[in-house]
Amino acid sequence: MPEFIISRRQINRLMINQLKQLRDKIDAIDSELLKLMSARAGLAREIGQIKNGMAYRPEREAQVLTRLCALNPGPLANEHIVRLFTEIMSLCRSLEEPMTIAYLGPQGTFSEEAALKRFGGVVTTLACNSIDDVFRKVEAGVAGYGVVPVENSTEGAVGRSLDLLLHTPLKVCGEIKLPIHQHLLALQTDLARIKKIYSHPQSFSQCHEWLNANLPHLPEVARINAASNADAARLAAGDETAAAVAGKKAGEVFGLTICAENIEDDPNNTTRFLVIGTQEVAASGKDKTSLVMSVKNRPGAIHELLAPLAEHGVSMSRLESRPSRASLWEYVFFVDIEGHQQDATIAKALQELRERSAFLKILGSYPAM
Ligand SMILES: C=C(O[C@@H]1C=C(C(=O)O)C=C[C@H]1O)C(=O)O
Repeated sequence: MPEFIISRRQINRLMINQLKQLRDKIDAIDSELLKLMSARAGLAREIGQIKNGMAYRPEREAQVLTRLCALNPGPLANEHIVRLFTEIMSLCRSLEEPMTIAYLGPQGTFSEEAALKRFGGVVTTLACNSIDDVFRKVEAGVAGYGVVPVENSTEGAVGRSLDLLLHTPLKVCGEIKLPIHQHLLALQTDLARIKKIYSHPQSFSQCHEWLNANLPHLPEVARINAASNADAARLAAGDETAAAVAGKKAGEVFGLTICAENIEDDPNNTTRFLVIGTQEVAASGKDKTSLVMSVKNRPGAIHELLAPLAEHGVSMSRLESRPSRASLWEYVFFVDIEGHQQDATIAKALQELRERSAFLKILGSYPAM
């Protein structure tokens, strides 16, 4: 049998040829993508002229993403398709109208990450120094939309956001669920040298067990509260013996190294954010409605109040009570239901709720994401 001996140089040449053929194919596809993308952008601009105002349509963007995920042939995961097309829509939207998004800053917070996750990178972001300030900026029209945290899977409700929602004329236009990963960040990686840790109180409690187990030489007093995770990272960047518990982005902004990754006690730790704006969002086909209401304080009141939801077969995905602040031991209830306020059944259930409650405010209907 004849023997074929292929030299290393021949193998290299074969590989180079194969690479070139594949790269030529990618180039051809990129040319097509460029043409298609430009055509898409042109159409978006035309749509912008017809719509005249309010470029951002959350219900339409949700439908675009849902449709593409259902069509996705792989190998890209749906999560990647969502990221890719969120950026494409962000670019197309920017041709219609530039957008400013206010978020709870400073730069590097999870709120910023949530804002970019929903709006893509082609927006101007405006870091605010409090949740109040995010509301104020949107109410004053300085920003078109705002992004505020509303609840965390480990820590529960963000009270300030709920209190502000009660009084604002703004609408809830969307929700963003962001998996929260906390890291121990410092200028150096020797844990024994760390004398103090900065973080936001919420983040400290999300990593309580990890900190106790892995930094036993540090008493709890060495945990110093910061205004935000990003602020904690800023403080740790000024001190070799300090560390911060914060997200990756905050560490990058302030030049910190990751000493330990994913130190949150619950690996499914997730924060839910709300998008607030002046827009009444149309139905997408898979929506949620948020409302807040109160009842007179008497036995069985809350049960009676919620009965219309059960009678109309409306699912409630969240019920949160907050002191009303109007009088002692009076509460307001924040309720999320499945469906859009314009759906016939939801409208009927809401009407009955309104009749039974002392106060009811619909915060908004928006795509369930
Ligand atoms: C093109 C539109 O405007 C915006 C951009 C979208 C897109 O790029 O697909 C979708 C919805 C809007 O936020 C539209 O309203 O259809």
